[in-house]
Amino acid sequence: MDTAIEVTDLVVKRGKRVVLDGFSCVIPRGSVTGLLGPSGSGKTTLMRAIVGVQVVESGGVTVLGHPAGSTPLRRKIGYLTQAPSVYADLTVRENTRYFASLYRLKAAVADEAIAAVGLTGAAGQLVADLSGGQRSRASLACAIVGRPEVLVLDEPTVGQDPVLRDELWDHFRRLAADGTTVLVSSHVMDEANRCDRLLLIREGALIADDTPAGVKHAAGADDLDQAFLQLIKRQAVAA
Ligand SMILES: Nc1ncnc2c1ncn2[C@@H]1O[C@H](COP(=O)(O)OP(=O)(O)OP(=O)(O)O)[C@@H](O)[C@H]1O
Repeated sequence: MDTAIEVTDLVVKRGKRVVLDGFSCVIPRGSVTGLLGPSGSGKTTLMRAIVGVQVVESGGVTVLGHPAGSTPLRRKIGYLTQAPSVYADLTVRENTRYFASLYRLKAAVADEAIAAVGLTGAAGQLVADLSGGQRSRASLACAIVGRPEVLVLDEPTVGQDPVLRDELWDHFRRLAADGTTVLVSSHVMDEANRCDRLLLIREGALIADDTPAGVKHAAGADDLDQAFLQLIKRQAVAA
C-alpha cells in the first residue's frame, strides 16, 4: 500500500482535555477514507493535526512523507473546515478565481471547480447572499480548485440535498480515481458505504480501521449504522 498519511501515537490536548490519546492510523494514497464517530469524538481535531494547524502534545503526523504543516505540503493539501472560509463580499466566481490565482491557475480551472460543486448557476452571486448549503459548496470549490494531492473535508455534505450529495460523492470518487487522497468526516451512513476505508473514532481512540464490508463483518451486522453501534458498545464495555 502506498501511504499518503501516517499518524503515529498522536496525543492532542484541547483545553485541559486529552482529545486524542495515542492515536495511530495509516491512510492509503488515492483512496476515499471516511472518518466517523460521535460528536466530540475528535474527528476535527485529527483533521486539524493532519493539515498541520493543531498544536500536538506528542506523536507525529506525516503527509506525503513530510511532517504535517511543513512548507512542501502547503500547495499539496486542500482543507474544508466546517465553517465556510470564503469572502462574503465577493461572488462565488471571484472567490474561486482568487484561490486559483494563488496556485497560478487559470480562470477556467476555477469555473471547473464551481461546476464540480453544482454552483455554476450561482457563480455571479455574492457569497453573503447564498444559502448555508451553497456557501459550504463555495468553500468546497475553493478547497478543490488547487487540485491538491490530499483533500481533507470536514463534513462537506452537511446541508446538501440528496441529489447534490450524490453528485459531490461522485466527484470525490473521481478525484480518488485520479490519485487524490480524500479524507472525509461524515455522520451519514450511506456516505460511509461509498468510502474505500473507514476510520471509526470514539473518545479519541480508533475503534475500527477497515473497509465498509470489513466493519460490518467485524460487528456481525448487515448495515453500517448497526455495525457502528455494536462496535461503540463493545468498546464502551471494554473500556
Ligand atoms: N478550542 C477548543 N478548546 C477546548 N476544547 C475543544 C476545542 N475544540 C474542540 N474541543 C473539544 O475537543 C473534543 C473533540 O472535538 P472535535 O471538534 O475534534 O470533535 P468532532 O468529532 O469533530 O465533533 P463533531 O462531530 O461534533 O464535529 C470535544 O470534546 C470538544 O469539546
